[in-house]
Formats: sequence, C-alpha cells, structure tokens
Amino acid sequence: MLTIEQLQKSFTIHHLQKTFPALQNISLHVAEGGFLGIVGKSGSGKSTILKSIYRTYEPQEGRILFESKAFGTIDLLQATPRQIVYLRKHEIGYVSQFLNVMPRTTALELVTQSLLDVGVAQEEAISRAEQALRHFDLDEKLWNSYPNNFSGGEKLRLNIACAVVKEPRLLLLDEPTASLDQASKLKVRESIEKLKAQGTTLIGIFHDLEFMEGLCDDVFTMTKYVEKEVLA
Ligand SMILES: Nc1ncnc2c1ncn2[C@@H]1O[C@H](COP(=O)(O)OP(=O)(O)OP(=O)(O)O)[C@@H](O)[C@H]1O
Repeated sequence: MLTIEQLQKSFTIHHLQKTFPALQNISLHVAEGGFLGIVGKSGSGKSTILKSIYRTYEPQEGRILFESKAFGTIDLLQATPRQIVYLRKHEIGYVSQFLNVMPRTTALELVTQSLLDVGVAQEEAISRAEQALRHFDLDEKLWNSYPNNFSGGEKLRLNIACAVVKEPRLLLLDEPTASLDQASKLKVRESIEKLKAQGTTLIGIFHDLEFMEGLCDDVFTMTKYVEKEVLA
C-alpha cells in the first residue's frame, strides 16, 4: 500500500541561516491492511514522516509510493496539488492532537461536511456523523456548538471522528491519544481495531507503547540521525 524509499528531509531555519537534517535515508513498507507503528525518541523525525506522506512537508529526496484507487501507484512527492487534495479527501486520513476548526461550523456540521465532501448524500451523512460522534462519546449537548471552546479531549475525539467517518484507505495517526483519558483511549483502540478489520492500512505514532500492543503488525524504530548536526 505504501513504500517509502530513501526519504530525506531537512529544515532550514532562515534567521539562523542553518539547515538541520530531520530524516536521512528512511525506507519502509506497509502492506495493504497492515498497521505499522513508528517509535523513537522525541525529535527523531516520527511526525516528519507522517507529514511527508500527507504532503504537509516536502522532503528534498526520496519517493513515497502509494497504491491509490484513483491514480494507481503514485509518488506522493511528485503528485500535483490537485491530486493531493483529492487523496486527502478520499483516500488518506490524518489525525493529530490538533483540530482544524472551521469558523461558524458546529461539531456535527464538521463531521457531516467531511462525508459530504466525498459524495455521501446529506441524510446519510448526518446519520453517519451522529453515529461517529456518539461512538467517540462526544456529549450530545456539544454537537451543535462551535468546537473552538471544546476541551482538548473533546477536540481530539471530534478530530478522530472526522477522519475515521470517511473510512480512508490509509490512516495516519500522529499521537492521537496523547491527551485522552483511559476510557477515551479504549474507544480509539476499538475504532482502530474496527478499521483494521475492514482492511484500512494504518501508520501510527503512539508514545503509549502499551496502547500499541497487539495492534501493530510491524514496528519501525527511528534512530536520531545526528544530534542537531548542521548541514550548512
Ligand atoms: N516545521 C519545522 N521547522 C523546523 N524544524 C522542524 C519542523 N518540524 C520538525 N522540525 C525538526 O525536525 C526534527 C524532527 O521533528 P519531529 O516532530 O518529526 O520529531 P518527533 O520524533 O515526531 O518528535 P516528538 O516525539 O517529540 O513529537 C526535530 O528536530 C524538529 O525540531
């Protein structure tokens, strides 16, 4: 489903006029329906890998080959912005600890909209959105409120509902359970297990290794390339 070959990414800090390596020669593979866990020290580049797959970041070298339903095998680093927008809507989901709130959009509207975006009819979209919010225990009183005032955990559960409701083929999880209590974590785990059973391919970063136990088919361990070695 996804093969990364020799990925390299560095960041240039302009005011320091220096470039720092974040990823050096990363190669990995995730089979269709598999769950790859990424572990490693803070700052070793775990999030940078996920953000490169989602094309939030543009690595300087390497290939990220994705088996797309719409485009066949596609190198995500070479994909056009239009293709990336399509893939984000239909095939690749990304969940982090942070919610992208839209102005004057309620929680229910936000989840419904992500289904309308992929062509689900209005009535079904609302019903599936409600199911997802219920599943992730978002208090019904909040469904018609604006999420900018939600607590961290509430925002996160809404974020997960938005991504998961579309049943993407590849789901990227960037420490989505970081600020959740045990009961909410179990809900997330339940959902991940369900998605896995449905054949969704997953790549996830979790600090809580206990949470990952029994979920991952494979673990990729990041080693910090160099301690802040300056390239230029
Ligand atoms: N937008 C950015 N600009 C500059 N440097 C960045 C940027 N994003 C990440 N980095 C740097 O790249 C390195 C890898 O960061 P990354 O967030 O991928 O690590 P991580 O393994 O996910 O860390 P953590 O477990 O603490 O979240 C770090 O040294 C970080 O400071």
